[in-house]
Amino acid sequence: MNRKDRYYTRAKKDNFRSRASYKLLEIQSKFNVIWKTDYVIEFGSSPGGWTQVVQKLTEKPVIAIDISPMDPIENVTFVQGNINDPELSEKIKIAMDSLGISSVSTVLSDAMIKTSGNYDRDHMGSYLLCDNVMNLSIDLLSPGGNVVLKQFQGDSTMAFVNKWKVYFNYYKVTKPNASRQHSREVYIIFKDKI
Ligand SMILES: C[S@@+](CC[C@H](N)C(=O)[O-])C[C@H]1O[C@@H](n2cnc3c(N)ncnc32)[C@H](O)[C@@H]1O
Repeated sequence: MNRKDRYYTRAKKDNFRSRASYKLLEIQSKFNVIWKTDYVIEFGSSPGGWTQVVQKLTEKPVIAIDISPMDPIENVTFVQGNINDPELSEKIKIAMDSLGISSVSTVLSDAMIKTSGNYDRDHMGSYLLCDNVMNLSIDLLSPGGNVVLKQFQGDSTMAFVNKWKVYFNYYKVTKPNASRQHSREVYIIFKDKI
């Protein structure tokens, strides 16, 4: 794997914590998922490349969540927790209460399990993570709200999209140029929650 590709080098130069920042920048320029006054919850945030982008796109505080620790970023409330843990929803509520909000405009998830090399197993692990993100988020999103989430593509990706698209007026499955071409990751965009 060539880690030092052009996005990696660019991220170093632009002071982004990861090359993943460019995927979110690309998604934002095509799909406009975050507006200046939006509250955003971000799952799978560590080390913080997306969080740095979000923090510049919105003037509101951001809630970032990861199973691993993350170095602080200004105006970001970090919650360390596991998406698959039923107790995470309570931690999110506490973070939202501390900001005085009961809903958010955008949910992002770049969360990904540690891949094993077994496509079916990695796809199912990713599917379950995405499903839990949607279960956690659907009640927290305000009408008109947007979701961006990464999934390791596989046989059930379209079933996943079909399951959740009914809550939104728009959906799209996309692969940013900044994604490594050989990678099986895709990003699912749901927009305009009904
Ligand atoms: C590709 S990295 C995210 C990179 C990040 N978007 C960035 O720009 O720096 C995937 C993240 O998902 C997190 N993750 C994996 N499984 C998780 C889980 N069950 N709950 C919360 N976070 C998880 C990992 O710890 C990892 O930090």
